[in-house]
Amino acid sequence: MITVIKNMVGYLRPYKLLTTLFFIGLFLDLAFVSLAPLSFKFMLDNAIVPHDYGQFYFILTILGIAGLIGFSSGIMSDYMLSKLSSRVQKDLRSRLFAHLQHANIAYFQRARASDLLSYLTGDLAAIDRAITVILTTGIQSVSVVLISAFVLFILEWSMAVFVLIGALLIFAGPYLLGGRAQAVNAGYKEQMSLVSGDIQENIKAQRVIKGFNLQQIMIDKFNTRLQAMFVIDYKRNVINSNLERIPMISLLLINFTIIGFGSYLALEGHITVGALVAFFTMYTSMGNSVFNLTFAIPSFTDAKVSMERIQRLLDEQNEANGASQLVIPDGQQPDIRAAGLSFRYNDGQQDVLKAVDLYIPPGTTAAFVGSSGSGKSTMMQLILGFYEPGEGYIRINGRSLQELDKGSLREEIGIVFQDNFLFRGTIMDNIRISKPLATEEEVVRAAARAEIDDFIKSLPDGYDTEVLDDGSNFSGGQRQRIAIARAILRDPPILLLDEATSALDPISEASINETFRHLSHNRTVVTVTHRLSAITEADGIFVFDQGELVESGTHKQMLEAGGYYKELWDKQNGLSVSLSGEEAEIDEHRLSRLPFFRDMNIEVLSEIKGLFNTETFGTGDRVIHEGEAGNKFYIIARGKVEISKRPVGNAERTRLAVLADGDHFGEIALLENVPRTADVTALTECTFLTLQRRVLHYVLSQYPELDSRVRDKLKERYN
Ligand SMILES: Nc1ncnc2c1ncn2[C@@H]1O[C@H](COP(=O)(O)OP(=O)(O)OP(=O)(O)O)[C@@H](O)[C@H]1O
Repeated sequence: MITVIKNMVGYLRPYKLLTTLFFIGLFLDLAFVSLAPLSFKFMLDNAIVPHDYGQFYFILTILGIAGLIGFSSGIMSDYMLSKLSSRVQKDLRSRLFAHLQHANIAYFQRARASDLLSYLTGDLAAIDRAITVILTTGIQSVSVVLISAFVLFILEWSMAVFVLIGALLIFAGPYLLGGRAQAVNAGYKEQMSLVSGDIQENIKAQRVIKGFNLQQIMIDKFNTRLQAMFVIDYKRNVINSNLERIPMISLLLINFTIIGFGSYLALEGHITVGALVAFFTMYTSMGNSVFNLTFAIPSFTDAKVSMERIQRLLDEQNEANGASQLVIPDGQQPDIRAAGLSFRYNDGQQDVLKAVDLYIPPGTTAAFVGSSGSGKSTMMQLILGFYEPGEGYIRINGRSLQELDKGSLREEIGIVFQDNFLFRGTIMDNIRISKPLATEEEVVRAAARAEIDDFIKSLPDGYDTEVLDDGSNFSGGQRQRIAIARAILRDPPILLLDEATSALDPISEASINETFRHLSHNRTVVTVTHRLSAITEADGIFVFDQGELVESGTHKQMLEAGGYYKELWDKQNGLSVSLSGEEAEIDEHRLSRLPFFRDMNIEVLSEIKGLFNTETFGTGDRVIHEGEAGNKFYIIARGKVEISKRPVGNAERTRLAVLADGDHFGEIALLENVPRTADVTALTECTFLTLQRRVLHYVLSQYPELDSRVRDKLKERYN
């Protein structure tokens, strides 16, 4: 209770005048409420018993005037209280939201969105309730109890002692149950945010849920969650009603004692009838107040839990920030250097970047490439200052990121991600968000450079067209171009492109890559991609493998060197996809690099390459189901897939690998009767080249020796 009151005083501190006015109103109101019962004594003893009309009118007038003052003061305090509680709500909400804006990015990965929402809604509402209860029922009841207790002692001390002992009994129950009530309330809030988290996730995942026919699994999972919530909700209701019920029983006991003992004292002539009536009336009003207080106890417990939850969020560390500003003069292009850079996301995790040294000269275009999970995106996030390196440093224009103010760093950067969030609002607002003071002309110019201006102007509402939820009223390519316009509105000296085109269809990809080529003049550009054909012209290519920078140089240099880059290149080279993405081809030389076709006669491979079909899948589509009988082999001509397995008895899938352009899977199906050993799901739009077992074996049957060699090689891989 002390913590709640202490916090509340802190919340009210900025509003001294409002709070003072509130208290003046409140005290005048409750002075009337608590002293009014005394009028019975005066009325009975001074007016009714002696039949004194003068006293009768006098007491009535005083009572009327006091009532009027009390009533108007009550209205004033209500008004002040409404204002105070709304202000406190607004302050807390704004403080929490501002805190979130500066929280470490890792926090958003740990925290559930539903938790954050419940802080800003449910918890603040609980605090609001407690403030209202403390400032009204709380203060009113405590004051009435104190004033009444004082008057009761004056009227008849022996009866007052009974009342006091009873009052202590009233609070004993809530005191003993308090700890448990608090734990149950905290558990309930936790369950509540899990439930809203499930609902949010479910709404977002509807396409996947329907696509994989997961409705029943989702219903069962949700019902299990509801069952856990039901149990804790039931406990919470029981404990809250006990908190209210126990004091009521104590109150009845005191009533009984006072009626008996008081009447005995009056019978014995120790007190007047007026004093007995006044005592009982006063005591009833005090009892009501005590009763009100006990009703307020659950809101205290609730608010205490909410205050602790909110405090945990406010204690969350802000993003680390240096003091010095990065200023890159107009027309200058910065360089980027990393030295001895090591990083891991969590303690206990292996380093995902290991002693990386690299240098990107001013005004050049650099590309980070490597297989999935090799650390390319992590490197990009470190350049953005989203995380602090474990060891080593990154310097931009010679300035270490650790000493820089992150805001000033990001002012100099334009970034385009694979998925760019479009906010609700107009296209104009969405582009302007990166430079709020930009004029309309500047926005239009940026859109023109992102080659989306013509399209926007062709819309009936032009730049005032509303962007629907998540930009769903635009195609992937259009969304991406709006994001590019946003990034270049600042005309940043550094442009970061993180898989910026990999989710797009081949036509959009080609044309956006062209746009990037134009934009890269006079800027330092860093691009992360797994599609090597897009970066052959980069000034420097940095190849990552399992967190290490294993090779760097130009495309030409590294092809000549014949190292890991050449291996990656060979995997993607020899595959082509039509601009529509509907047709793909593979050449016989690329086929000969597949382990089971290795060193096979090139003429036979020319025949086999014609047997491949093209198949396309959308994001989230299941390509292969674990356990089904497979009959096809897949080569990824374009796109990214996840290989996953559902361990027995576990509803959550485990990711085994991510494969992308040039990778292949499912070759075991080229052997007879082998069920699929994992699920394969498309992570982006995918174009595959597929080869049917039947067809392959029909061709190979003409070359018995080759046929058995392929089978042997496949068996070797399977075993
Ligand atoms: N937020 C995170 N928390 C913990 N580990 C992470 C996090 N993000 C990435 N990782 C891990 O760090 C490693 C490098 O990931 P990163 O995303 O940098 O690879 P990448 O080369 O960009 O892969 P992709 O091409 O699939 O995006 C991976 O093993 C990945 O699982």
